[in-house]
Amino acid sequence: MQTESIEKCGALRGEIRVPGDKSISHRSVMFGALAQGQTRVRGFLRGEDNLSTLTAFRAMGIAVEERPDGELLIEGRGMQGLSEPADVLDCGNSGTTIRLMSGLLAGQRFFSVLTGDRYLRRRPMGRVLQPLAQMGAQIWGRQQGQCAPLAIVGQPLKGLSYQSPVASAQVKSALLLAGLYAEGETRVYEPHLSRDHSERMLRHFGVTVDSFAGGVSIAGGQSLQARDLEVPGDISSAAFFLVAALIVPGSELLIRQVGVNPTRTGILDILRAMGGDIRCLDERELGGEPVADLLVRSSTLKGIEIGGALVPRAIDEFPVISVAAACAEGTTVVRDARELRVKETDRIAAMASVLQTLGVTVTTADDGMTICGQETFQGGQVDSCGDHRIAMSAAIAGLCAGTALTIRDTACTETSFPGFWPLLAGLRRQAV
Ligand SMILES: O=C(O)C1=C[C@@H](OP(=O)(O)O)[C@@H](O)[C@H](O)C1
Ligand SMILES: C=C(OP(=O)(O)O)C(=O)O
Repeated sequence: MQTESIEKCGALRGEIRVPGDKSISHRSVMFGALAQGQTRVRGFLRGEDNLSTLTAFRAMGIAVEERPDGELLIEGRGMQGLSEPADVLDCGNSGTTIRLMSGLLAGQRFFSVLTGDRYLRRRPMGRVLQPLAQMGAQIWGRQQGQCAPLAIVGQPLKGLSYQSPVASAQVKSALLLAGLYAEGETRVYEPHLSRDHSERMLRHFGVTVDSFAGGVSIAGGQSLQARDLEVPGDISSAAFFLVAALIVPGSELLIRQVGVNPTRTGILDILRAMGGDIRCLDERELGGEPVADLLVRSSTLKGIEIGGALVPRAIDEFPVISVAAACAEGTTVVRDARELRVKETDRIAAMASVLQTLGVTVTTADDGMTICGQETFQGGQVDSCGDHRIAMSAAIAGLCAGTALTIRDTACTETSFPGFWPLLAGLRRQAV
Protein backbone atom coordinates (compact mmCIF):
# COMPACT_ATOMS: atom_id res chain seq x y z
CA MET A 1 0.00 0.00 0.00
CA GLN A 2 1.38 3.43 -1.00
CA THR A 3 2.18 5.83 1.85
CA GLU A 4 3.50 9.40 1.83
CA SER A 5 5.27 11.33 4.52
CA ILE A 6 4.99 15.13 4.82
CA GLU A 7 6.32 17.66 7.28
CA LYS A 8 6.65 21.38 7.83
CA CYS A 9 8.17 23.27 4.92
CA GLY A 10 9.24 26.78 3.95
CA ALA A 11 7.25 29.29 1.89
CA LEU A 12 5.61 27.89 -1.26
CA ARG A 13 6.21 30.13 -4.26
CA GLY A 14 5.73 30.05 -7.99
CA GLU A 15 3.28 29.42 -10.74
CA ILE A 16 1.39 26.15 -11.16
CA ARG A 17 -1.40 24.56 -13.19
CA VAL A 18 -3.79 21.93 -11.94
CA PRO A 19 -5.34 19.19 -14.14
CA GLY A 20 -8.67 19.59 -15.93
CA ASP A 21 -12.02 19.80 -14.19
CA LYS A 22 -13.37 16.34 -13.32
CA SER A 23 -17.07 17.22 -13.64
CA ILE A 24 -16.62 18.92 -17.02
CA SER A 25 -14.39 16.08 -18.30
CA HIS A 26 -17.06 13.44 -17.51
CA ARG A 27 -19.71 15.47 -19.29
CA SER A 28 -17.49 16.09 -22.34
CA VAL A 29 -17.36 12.35 -23.03
CA MET A 30 -21.04 11.73 -22.30
CA PHE A 31 -22.39 14.63 -24.35
CA GLY A 32 -19.74 14.21 -27.06
CA ALA A 33 -20.85 10.57 -27.49
CA LEU A 34 -24.51 11.59 -27.88
CA ALA A 35 -23.76 14.45 -30.28
CA GLN A 36 -23.83 14.14 -34.04
CA GLY A 37 -20.26 14.48 -35.32
CA GLN A 38 -16.76 14.80 -33.90
CA THR A 39 -16.13 16.58 -30.58
CA ARG A 40 -12.55 17.67 -29.80
CA VAL A 41 -11.74 18.05 -26.11
CA ARG A 42 -8.62 19.83 -24.88
CA GLY A 43 -7.51 19.61 -21.26
CA PHE A 44 -9.45 16.39 -20.51
CA LEU A 45 -8.64 15.08 -17.02
CA ARG A 46 -7.01 11.66 -17.30
CA GLY A 47 -7.94 10.76 -13.73
CA GLU A 48 -9.24 7.30 -12.88
CA ASP A 49 -12.85 8.49 -12.53
CA ASN A 50 -12.88 10.02 -16.00
CA LEU A 51 -11.16 6.98 -17.49
CA SER A 52 -14.04 4.89 -16.10
CA THR A 53 -16.45 7.07 -18.06
CA LEU A 54 -14.30 6.85 -21.20
CA THR A 55 -14.05 3.05 -20.98
CA ALA A 56 -17.82 2.73 -20.50
CA PHE A 57 -18.58 4.73 -23.65
CA ARG A 58 -16.04 2.77 -25.68
CA ALA A 59 -17.82 -0.38 -24.49
CA MET A 60 -21.01 1.09 -26.00
CA GLY A 61 -19.39 1.51 -29.41
CA ILE A 62 -18.07 5.08 -29.19
CA ALA A 63 -14.68 5.60 -30.84
CA VAL A 64 -12.41 7.97 -28.92
CA GLU A 65 -8.91 8.81 -30.10
CA GLU A 66 -6.47 10.02 -27.44
CA ARG A 67 -3.89 12.13 -29.25
CA PRO A 68 -0.30 12.47 -28.02
CA ASP A 69 -0.92 16.14 -27.15
CA GLY A 70 -3.67 14.99 -24.78
CA GLU A 71 -6.56 16.05 -26.99
CA LEU A 72 -9.55 13.68 -27.21
CA LEU A 73 -11.43 13.13 -30.46
CA ILE A 74 -14.86 11.69 -29.71
CA GLU A 75 -16.85 10.29 -32.63
CA GLY A 76 -20.40 11.08 -31.56
CA ARG A 77 -23.09 8.77 -32.94
CA GLY A 78 -26.20 10.75 -32.09
CA MET A 79 -28.97 10.17 -29.56
CA GLN A 80 -29.67 6.59 -30.67
CA GLY A 81 -26.06 5.69 -31.50
CA LEU A 82 -24.98 3.82 -28.37
CA SER A 83 -24.93 0.02 -28.60
CA GLU A 84 -25.62 -2.55 -25.89
CA PRO A 85 -22.47 -3.16 -23.83
CA ALA A 86 -21.45 -6.83 -23.93
CA ASP A 87 -20.30 -6.76 -20.30
CA VAL A 88 -20.91 -5.00 -17.00
CA LEU A 89 -19.86 -1.31 -17.07
CA ASP A 90 -17.43 -0.65 -14.22
CA CYS A 91 -17.72 2.93 -12.90
CA GLY A 92 -14.81 2.39 -10.50
CA ASN A 93 -14.86 4.96 -7.70
CA SER A 94 -16.96 7.50 -9.58
CA GLY A 95 -20.35 8.61 -8.26
CA THR A 96 -20.71 11.01 -11.18
CA THR A 97 -20.26 8.20 -13.72
CA ILE A 98 -22.75 5.78 -12.19
CA ARG A 99 -25.46 8.34 -11.41
CA LEU A 100 -25.36 10.25 -14.70
CA MET A 101 -25.19 7.00 -16.66
CA SER A 102 -28.22 5.60 -14.81
CA GLY A 103 -30.22 8.49 -16.24
CA LEU A 104 -28.75 8.14 -19.69
CA LEU A 105 -29.15 4.35 -19.89
CA ALA A 106 -32.71 4.36 -18.53
CA GLY A 107 -34.02 5.58 -21.91
CA GLN A 108 -31.92 3.38 -24.24
CA ARG A 109 -33.25 0.45 -26.24
CA PHE A 110 -30.97 -2.06 -24.54
CA PHE A 111 -29.98 -3.76 -21.29
CA SER A 112 -27.01 -2.65 -19.21
CA VAL A 113 -25.44 -3.25 -15.81
CA LEU A 114 -23.47 -0.66 -13.83
CA THR A 115 -21.18 -1.41 -10.92
CA GLY A 116 -18.19 0.10 -9.13
CA ASP A 117 -15.56 -0.43 -6.48
CA ARG A 118 -16.29 -1.27 -2.84
CA TYR A 119 -16.66 2.41 -1.96
CA LEU A 120 -19.07 3.18 -4.78
CA ARG A 121 -21.17 0.08 -4.06
CA ARG A 122 -21.89 1.51 -0.60
CA ARG A 123 -23.10 4.91 -1.84
CA PRO A 124 -26.83 5.76 -2.12
CA MET A 125 -28.37 5.28 -5.58
CA GLY A 126 -32.04 5.55 -4.52
CA ARG A 127 -31.85 9.35 -4.92
CA VAL A 128 -31.52 8.78 -8.68
CA LEU A 129 -33.41 5.51 -9.14
CA GLN A 130 -36.54 6.68 -7.38
CA PRO A 131 -37.28 9.72 -9.62
CA LEU A 132 -36.17 7.74 -12.67
CA ALA A 133 -38.75 5.07 -11.77
CA GLN A 134 -41.40 7.82 -11.80
CA MET A 135 -40.32 8.56 -15.39
CA GLY A 136 -40.97 4.89 -16.25
CA ALA A 137 -37.42 3.56 -15.86
CA GLN A 138 -36.86 -0.11 -15.06
CA ILE A 139 -33.76 -0.29 -12.85
CA TRP A 140 -32.92 -2.81 -10.17
CA GLY A 141 -30.25 -2.52 -7.51
CA ARG A 142 -29.16 -4.22 -4.31
CA GLN A 143 -30.93 -3.33 -1.08
CA GLN A 144 -34.26 -2.39 -2.69
CA GLY A 145 -32.61 -0.24 -5.34
CA GLN A 146 -30.35 1.63 -2.92
CA CYS A 147 -26.99 0.27 -4.03
CA ALA A 148 -25.03 -0.86 -7.10
CA PRO A 149 -24.71 -3.10 -9.03
CA LEU A 150 -27.64 -1.66 -10.99
CA ALA A 151 -29.40 -3.56 -13.79
CA ILE A 152 -31.17 -1.34 -16.32
CA VAL A 153 -33.73 -2.42 -18.91
CA GLY A 154 -34.04 0.60 -21.21
CA GLN A 155 -37.63 1.86 -21.64
CA PRO A 156 -39.58 4.67 -23.26
CA LEU A 157 -39.70 7.41 -20.61
CA LYS A 158 -42.10 10.21 -19.81
CA GLY A 159 -41.23 13.67 -18.44
CA LEU A 160 -41.48 14.44 -14.73
CA SER A 161 -41.64 17.41 -12.41
CA TYR A 162 -39.46 16.51 -9.46
CA GLN A 163 -38.47 18.28 -6.24
CA SER A 164 -35.11 16.83 -5.22
CA PRO A 165 -34.62 16.63 -1.45
CA VAL A 166 -30.86 17.17 -1.92
CA ALA A 167 -28.90 19.81 -3.82
CA SER A 168 -27.10 17.36 -6.07
CA ALA A 169 -25.76 17.97 -9.56
CA GLN A 170 -25.60 14.22 -10.05
CA VAL A 171 -29.34 13.82 -9.41
CA LYS A 172 -30.17 16.88 -11.54
CA SER A 173 -27.91 15.75 -14.41
CA ALA A 174 -29.21 12.16 -14.38
CA LEU A 175 -32.75 13.49 -14.73
CA LEU A 176 -31.77 15.95 -17.48
CA LEU A 177 -30.14 13.09 -19.42
CA ALA A 178 -33.21 10.88 -18.96
CA GLY A 179 -35.34 13.92 -19.84
CA LEU A 180 -33.65 14.19 -23.25
CA TYR A 181 -35.09 10.74 -24.04
CA ALA A 182 -38.49 11.34 -22.38
CA GLU A 183 -41.77 12.37 -23.91
CA GLY A 184 -42.66 15.89 -22.78
CA GLU A 185 -40.88 18.13 -20.33
CA THR A 186 -38.71 17.21 -17.33
CA ARG A 187 -38.39 19.75 -14.50
CA VAL A 188 -36.02 19.39 -11.56
CA TYR A 189 -36.25 21.62 -8.49
CA GLU A 190 -33.46 21.60 -5.92
CA PRO A 191 -33.23 23.12 -2.43
CA HIS A 192 -30.08 25.10 -3.38
CA LEU A 193 -28.39 25.51 -6.74
CA SER A 194 -25.86 22.73 -7.39
CA ARG A 195 -23.10 22.92 -10.02
CA ASP A 196 -24.56 23.72 -13.44
CA HIS A 197 -21.98 22.21 -15.81
CA SER A 198 -24.58 19.97 -17.46
CA GLU A 199 -26.87 22.89 -18.24
CA ARG A 200 -23.98 24.94 -19.66
CA MET A 201 -22.54 22.12 -21.73
CA LEU A 202 -25.91 21.01 -23.09
CA ARG A 203 -26.48 24.58 -24.29
CA HIS A 204 -22.99 24.58 -25.82
CA PHE A 205 -24.08 21.46 -27.77
CA GLY A 206 -27.20 23.25 -29.01
CA VAL A 207 -29.83 21.97 -26.56
CA THR A 208 -32.41 24.29 -24.99
CA VAL A 209 -32.29 24.05 -21.20
CA ASP A 210 -34.27 26.54 -19.11
CA SER A 211 -32.88 27.60 -15.75
CA PHE A 212 -35.25 29.42 -13.38
CA ALA A 213 -35.31 30.26 -9.69
CA GLY A 214 -35.17 26.94 -7.84
CA GLY A 215 -34.71 24.64 -10.81
CA VAL A 216 -34.21 23.70 -14.41
CA SER A 217 -36.27 22.16 -17.23
CA ILE A 218 -35.60 20.36 -20.49
CA ALA A 219 -37.86 19.19 -23.32
CA GLY A 220 -37.45 15.63 -24.57
CA GLY A 221 -36.57 14.75 -28.15
CA GLN A 222 -33.77 17.31 -28.65
CA SER A 223 -30.47 16.39 -30.26
CA LEU A 224 -26.86 17.50 -29.67
CA GLN A 225 -24.46 18.91 -32.26
CA ALA A 226 -20.74 18.20 -31.83
CA ARG A 227 -18.71 21.14 -30.54
CA ASP A 228 -15.10 21.72 -29.52
CA LEU A 229 -14.41 22.03 -25.82
CA GLU A 230 -11.57 23.24 -23.61
CA VAL A 231 -11.66 21.99 -20.04
CA PRO A 232 -10.51 24.52 -17.40
CA GLY A 233 -8.35 23.56 -14.41
CA ASP A 234 -10.35 21.99 -11.58
CA ILE A 235 -11.06 24.44 -8.74
CA SER A 236 -11.49 21.41 -6.47
CA SER A 237 -7.85 20.48 -7.19
CA ALA A 238 -6.68 24.09 -6.97
CA ALA A 239 -8.29 24.19 -3.50
CA PHE A 240 -5.46 22.11 -1.99
CA PHE A 241 -2.86 24.60 -3.16
CA LEU A 242 -4.99 27.61 -2.21
CA VAL A 243 -5.12 26.34 1.36
CA ALA A 244 -1.44 25.32 1.32
CA ALA A 245 -0.36 28.84 0.29
CA LEU A 246 -2.68 30.45 2.86
CA ILE A 247 -1.40 28.42 5.82
CA VAL A 248 2.35 28.21 5.06
CA PRO A 249 3.82 31.61 6.06
CA GLY A 250 5.43 33.70 3.33
CA SER A 251 3.81 31.77 0.45
CA GLU A 252 2.58 33.19 -2.82
CA LEU A 253 1.23 31.00 -5.63
CA LEU A 254 -0.29 31.80 -9.00
CA ILE A 255 -2.59 29.01 -10.19
CA ARG A 256 -3.26 29.39 -13.92
CA GLN A 257 -6.52 28.82 -15.78
CA VAL A 258 -8.85 27.59 -13.06
CA GLY A 259 -12.60 27.19 -13.61
CA VAL A 260 -14.49 29.81 -11.59
CA ASN A 261 -18.07 28.85 -12.39
CA PRO A 262 -20.10 30.61 -9.62
CA THR A 263 -21.71 27.28 -8.65
CA ARG A 264 -18.20 26.06 -7.72
CA THR A 265 -16.57 29.11 -6.11
CA GLY A 266 -17.87 28.56 -2.58
CA ILE A 267 -14.26 27.72 -1.66
CA LEU A 268 -13.15 31.24 -2.65
CA ASP A 269 -16.00 32.84 -0.69
CA ILE A 270 -15.24 30.72 2.37
CA LEU A 271 -11.48 31.26 2.36
CA ARG A 272 -11.91 35.00 1.77
CA ALA A 273 -14.43 35.22 4.62
CA MET A 274 -11.76 33.58 6.80
CA GLY A 275 -9.36 36.38 5.84
CA GLY A 276 -7.61 34.67 2.92
CA ASP A 277 -5.91 36.87 0.33
CA ILE A 278 -7.04 35.34 -2.99
CA ARG A 279 -7.41 37.32 -6.21
CA CYS A 280 -9.02 36.30 -9.50
CA LEU A 281 -6.95 37.67 -12.37
CA ASP A 282 -7.69 37.83 -16.10
CA GLU A 283 -11.25 36.47 -15.87
CA ARG A 284 -12.38 35.06 -19.22
CA GLU A 285 -14.64 32.38 -20.73
CA LEU A 286 -13.79 28.94 -22.17
CA GLY A 287 -16.58 27.01 -23.93
CA GLY A 288 -19.35 28.50 -21.79
CA GLU A 289 -17.40 28.24 -18.51
CA PRO A 290 -15.71 31.17 -16.71
CA VAL A 291 -11.98 30.79 -15.89
CA ALA A 292 -9.37 32.93 -14.13
CA ASP A 293 -5.83 32.82 -12.78
CA LEU A 294 -5.87 32.65 -8.98
CA LEU A 295 -3.24 34.53 -7.00
CA VAL A 296 -3.03 33.47 -3.37
CA ARG A 297 -0.83 34.82 -0.56
CA SER A 298 -0.38 33.44 2.95
CA SER A 299 -2.80 35.08 5.38
CA THR A 300 -3.87 35.07 8.99
CA LEU A 301 -7.14 33.10 8.98
CA LYS A 302 -10.03 33.35 11.41
CA GLY A 303 -12.80 30.89 12.20
CA ILE A 304 -16.25 31.39 10.60
CA GLU A 305 -19.68 29.73 10.37
CA ILE A 306 -20.50 27.92 7.13
CA GLY A 307 -23.91 26.59 6.06
CA GLY A 308 -26.91 26.95 3.72
CA ALA A 309 -26.54 27.67 0.01
CA LEU A 310 -22.76 27.94 0.33
CA VAL A 311 -22.43 24.24 1.11
CA PRO A 312 -23.23 22.75 -2.36
CA ARG A 313 -20.99 25.43 -3.91
CA ALA A 314 -18.01 23.99 -2.02
CA ILE A 315 -19.13 20.43 -1.38
CA ASP A 316 -15.90 18.64 -2.40
CA GLU A 317 -13.68 21.19 -0.67
CA PHE A 318 -14.80 20.62 2.94
CA PRO A 319 -11.95 18.23 3.76
CA VAL A 320 -9.36 20.89 2.88
CA ILE A 321 -11.52 23.71 4.33
CA SER A 322 -11.34 21.81 7.63
CA VAL A 323 -7.54 22.02 7.40
CA ALA A 324 -7.71 25.81 6.89
CA ALA A 325 -10.09 25.98 9.88
CA ALA A 326 -7.65 24.00 12.02
CA CYS A 327 -5.00 26.69 11.33
CA ALA A 328 -7.35 29.63 11.92
CA GLU A 329 -7.75 31.80 15.00
CA GLY A 330 -10.96 30.82 16.77
CA THR A 331 -13.63 28.27 15.95
CA THR A 332 -15.16 27.24 12.63
CA VAL A 333 -18.61 25.66 12.53
CA VAL A 334 -19.82 23.72 9.47
CA ARG A 335 -23.56 22.97 9.22
CA ASP A 336 -25.98 21.65 6.56
CA ALA A 337 -23.27 19.40 5.14
CA ARG A 338 -24.82 15.97 5.77
CA GLU A 339 -23.96 15.06 2.15
CA LEU A 340 -20.32 14.72 3.25
CA ARG A 341 -21.32 11.50 4.99
CA VAL A 342 -22.14 9.75 1.68
CA LYS A 343 -19.12 10.60 -0.45
CA GLU A 344 -16.26 8.17 -1.25
CA THR A 345 -16.08 7.80 2.51
CA ASP A 346 -17.80 9.57 5.43
CA ARG A 347 -15.77 12.78 5.08
CA ILE A 348 -16.93 14.24 8.40
CA ALA A 349 -15.69 11.22 10.34
CA ALA A 350 -12.55 10.84 8.21
CA MET A 351 -11.40 14.47 8.58
CA ALA A 352 -12.26 14.55 12.28
CA SER A 353 -10.00 11.54 12.72
CA VAL A 354 -7.13 13.11 10.69
CA LEU A 355 -7.31 16.40 12.59
CA GLN A 356 -7.59 14.71 15.99
CA THR A 357 -4.42 12.75 15.23
CA LEU A 358 -2.73 16.12 14.55
CA GLY A 359 -3.83 17.27 18.01
CA VAL A 360 -6.72 19.49 16.88
CA THR A 361 -9.94 19.71 18.92
CA VAL A 362 -12.84 18.69 16.67
CA THR A 363 -16.41 17.72 17.45
CA THR A 364 -18.75 16.25 14.87
CA ALA A 365 -22.48 16.60 14.29
CA ASP A 366 -24.77 14.72 11.96
CA ASP A 367 -24.48 17.48 9.37
CA GLY A 368 -21.09 19.01 10.04
CA MET A 369 -18.29 19.69 12.46
CA THR A 370 -16.82 22.27 14.85
CA ILE A 371 -13.07 22.84 14.60
CA CYS A 372 -10.97 24.79 17.10
CA GLY A 373 -8.05 26.44 15.34
CA GLN A 374 -4.52 26.26 16.70
CA GLU A 375 -1.01 27.37 15.77
CA THR A 376 0.81 24.14 14.95
CA PHE A 377 0.08 20.46 14.52
CA GLN A 378 1.82 17.37 15.78
CA GLY A 379 2.77 14.62 13.33
CA GLY A 380 1.63 10.99 13.43
CA GLN A 381 -0.02 8.48 11.15
CA VAL A 382 -3.38 8.92 9.42
CA ASP A 383 -5.43 6.93 6.93
CA SER A 384 -7.00 8.26 3.71
CA CYS A 385 -9.85 5.71 4.02
CA GLY A 386 -9.30 5.20 0.28
CA ASP A 387 -10.66 8.71 -0.41
CA HIS A 388 -8.60 10.98 -2.70
CA ARG A 389 -9.77 14.21 -1.08
CA ILE A 390 -8.92 12.98 2.43
CA ALA A 391 -5.41 11.91 1.30
CA MET A 392 -4.68 15.30 -0.30
CA SER A 393 -6.19 17.31 2.58
CA ALA A 394 -4.04 15.39 5.06
CA ALA A 395 -0.98 16.18 2.93
CA ILE A 396 -1.76 19.91 3.13
CA ALA A 397 -2.20 19.67 6.91
CA GLY A 398 1.18 17.93 7.05
CA LEU A 399 2.83 21.13 5.72
CA CYS A 400 2.17 22.65 9.15
CA ALA A 401 3.05 19.59 11.27
CA GLY A 402 6.04 19.91 13.61
CA THR A 403 7.05 16.28 13.05
CA ALA A 404 6.41 14.01 10.07
CA LEU A 405 2.83 13.12 9.15
CA THR A 406 2.53 9.74 7.45
CA ILE A 407 -0.52 9.21 5.25
CA ARG A 408 -1.50 5.64 4.45
CA ASP A 409 -3.30 4.51 1.27
CA THR A 410 -2.39 7.44 -0.98
CA ALA A 411 -2.66 5.94 -4.49
CA CYS A 412 -6.32 7.04 -4.47
CA THR A 413 -5.26 10.57 -5.46
CA GLU A 414 -5.20 9.22 -9.04
CA THR A 415 -9.01 9.35 -8.88
CA SER A 416 -9.12 13.10 -9.46
CA PHE A 417 -5.58 14.52 -9.39
CA PRO A 418 -2.88 12.55 -11.21
CA GLY A 419 0.42 14.29 -10.51
CA PHE A 420 -0.59 15.65 -7.10
CA TRP A 421 2.40 14.19 -5.20
CA PRO A 422 5.08 15.29 -7.71
CA LEU A 423 3.53 18.79 -7.89
CA LEU A 424 3.56 19.11 -4.10
CA ALA A 425 7.08 17.66 -3.87
CA GLY A 426 8.34 20.15 -6.49
CA LEU A 427 6.94 23.11 -4.57
CA ARG A 428 8.39 21.79 -1.30
CA ARG A 429 11.82 21.31 -2.89
CA GLN A 430 11.82 24.93 -4.08
CA ALA A 431 10.37 26.23 -0.79
CA VAL A 432 12.18 29.25 0.64
O1 LIG B 1 -22.03 16.34 -10.86
C1 LIG B 1 -20.83 16.26 -10.54
O2 LIG B 1 -19.91 16.26 -11.39
C2 LIG B 1 -20.49 16.19 -9.10
C3 LIG B 1 -21.44 16.53 -8.17
C4 LIG B 1 -21.20 16.49 -6.71
O3 LIG B 1 -21.87 15.37 -6.17
P1 LIG B 1 -23.43 15.43 -5.71
O4 LIG B 1 -24.26 15.57 -6.92
O5 LIG B 1 -23.65 14.10 -5.04
O6 LIG B 1 -23.53 16.59 -4.78
C5 LIG B 1 -19.71 16.39 -6.38
O7 LIG B 1 -19.57 16.03 -5.03
C6 LIG B 1 -18.99 15.42 -7.27
O8 LIG B 1 -17.62 15.42 -6.98
C7 LIG B 1 -19.13 15.78 -8.72
C1 LIG C 1 -17.55 13.13 -4.48
C2 LIG C 1 -16.69 13.12 -5.49
O1 LIG C 1 -16.88 12.51 -6.71
P1 LIG C 1 -17.95 11.43 -7.16
O2 LIG C 1 -19.25 11.69 -6.45
O3 LIG C 1 -18.06 11.59 -8.65
O4 LIG C 1 -17.39 10.07 -6.82
C3 LIG C 1 -15.42 13.88 -5.39
O5 LIG C 1 -14.69 13.93 -6.39
O6 LIG C 1 -15.09 14.45 -4.32
